[in-house]
Amino acid sequence: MITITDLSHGILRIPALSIEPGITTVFGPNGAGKTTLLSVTAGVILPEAGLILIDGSPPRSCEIGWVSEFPDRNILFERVFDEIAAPLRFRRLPMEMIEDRTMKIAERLSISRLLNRKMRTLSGGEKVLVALATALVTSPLLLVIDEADSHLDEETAWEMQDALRSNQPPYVLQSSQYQNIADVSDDHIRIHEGFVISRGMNQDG
Ligand SMILES: Nc1ncnc2c1ncn2[C@@H]1O[C@H](COP(=O)(O)OP(=O)(O)OP(=O)(O)O)[C@@H](O)[C@H]1O
Repeated sequence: MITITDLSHGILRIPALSIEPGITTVFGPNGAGKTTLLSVTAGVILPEAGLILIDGSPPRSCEIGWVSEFPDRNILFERVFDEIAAPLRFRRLPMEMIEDRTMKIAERLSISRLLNRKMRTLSGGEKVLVALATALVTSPLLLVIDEADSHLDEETAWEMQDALRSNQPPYVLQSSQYQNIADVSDDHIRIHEGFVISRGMNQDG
């Protein structure tokens, strides 16, 4: 379980929040604090006050994948294969392991055909799937997706959800502009002006 206790950071004020494994969608108007909540939960920023634990460990001790709102801006390499393999290369894993894991995640996301393409030639939706593969290749405990679907048409956004469902890490925390995507998540958290105003957990959750 992810537990958030006495969190205060910028606009965010969350006395207590727990998130079960599964896909959780964070909802709220512009400026509500969605990205801030995702960032502190992922350990990208340390909260001004409060405690966040993921299965009992602080976020910075956990393997975390991040797909940003603008995957285009975070591209490091020219070739798709190298982009997806990058997190493994940074960890200096053996070459065979890097190849194997990169091919497997591409296969699981049905993007093997893109592996030899140049990143700049991909469509917006394909770039998001590559960003998803790059975030998943290290088998993270938590995958964070910050409005990566906000520049996708709804059909492509659903494709991303399908890819996510079938390659799901233990925890997925995403913000999305599509209400019906939140509705099919395991849980959703609605925030407004930094406060959690409702939860949409399944009745038996
Ligand atoms: N580094 C920062 N310094 C000061 N204010 C910030 C900083 N980051 C975010 N904010 C402010 O905190 C509030 C919440 O921002 P946040 O990006 O978390 O909202 P959001 O719900 O993700 O919004 P959007 O849907 O527009 O992306 C906003 O008013 C924003 O201007």
